[in-house]
Amino acid sequence: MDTRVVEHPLAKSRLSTMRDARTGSSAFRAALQELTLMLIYEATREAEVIAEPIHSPVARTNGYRLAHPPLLVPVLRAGLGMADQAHKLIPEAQMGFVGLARDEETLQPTPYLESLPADLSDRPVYVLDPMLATGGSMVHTIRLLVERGATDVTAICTVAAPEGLRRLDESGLPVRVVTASVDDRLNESGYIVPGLGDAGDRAYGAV
Ligand SMILES: O=P(O)(O)OC[C@H]1O[C@H](OP(=O)(O)OP(=O)(O)O)[C@H](O)[C@@H]1O
Ligand SMILES: O=c1cc[nH]c(=O)[nH]1
Ligand SMILES: [Mg+2]
Repeated sequence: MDTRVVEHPLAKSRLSTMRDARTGSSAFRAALQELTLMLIYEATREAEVIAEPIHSPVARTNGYRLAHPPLLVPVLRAGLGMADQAHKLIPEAQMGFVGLARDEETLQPTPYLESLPADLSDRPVYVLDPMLATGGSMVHTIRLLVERGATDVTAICTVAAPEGLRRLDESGLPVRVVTASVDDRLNESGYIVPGLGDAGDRAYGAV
């Protein structure tokens, strides 16, 4: 599985702000947005473009636009913190939504929202979720996409655990990962170590 770790100094700086337990909700959301910008920028680096003639005030030249605007799919709640920034960078993208809550005992994702286009064939999909821990939530989401014909899925995560990456790889699903860090491991409660805690709670408050 293709896994790209964005090692840029500014990405490291924003991720450090998110990891820091002293960072409050507002600053956490701001850092998540800024890091999302960098992750999307890297994720689209090789995206196919269509050239079309345009006129600058000085001369005729080529303009470019994305050949295949993606579907963006934030996984609620935490992925919502990435959605607006990703949409600003790719305004021509469409957005779908998946809502999942991980059971704290079993670590299994419980679905509560699914709002996706029926046909995703020939359309790249970017799944937005800050945390890839056991990988259960991401596998669940990508299965929903593949059922609708998706063959080109990118998981955009701020932090990934080796266990989640292994699970995604072994799933055989058509996915690549763009992340700012592959952390050390999961702890006995299924949290990423060192991680940043519960991303949804840090961005929006505990539920
Ligand atoms: O890889 P996994 O083990 O499935 O864990 C990762 C999931 O856990 C978090 O969501 P959570 O269930 O806490 O929901 P929330 O965003 O509403 O807090 C996170 O945003 C992922 O969706
Ligand atoms: O460390 C973790 C693991 C799952 N979900 C989170 O928000 N954080
Ligand atoms: Mg949470």
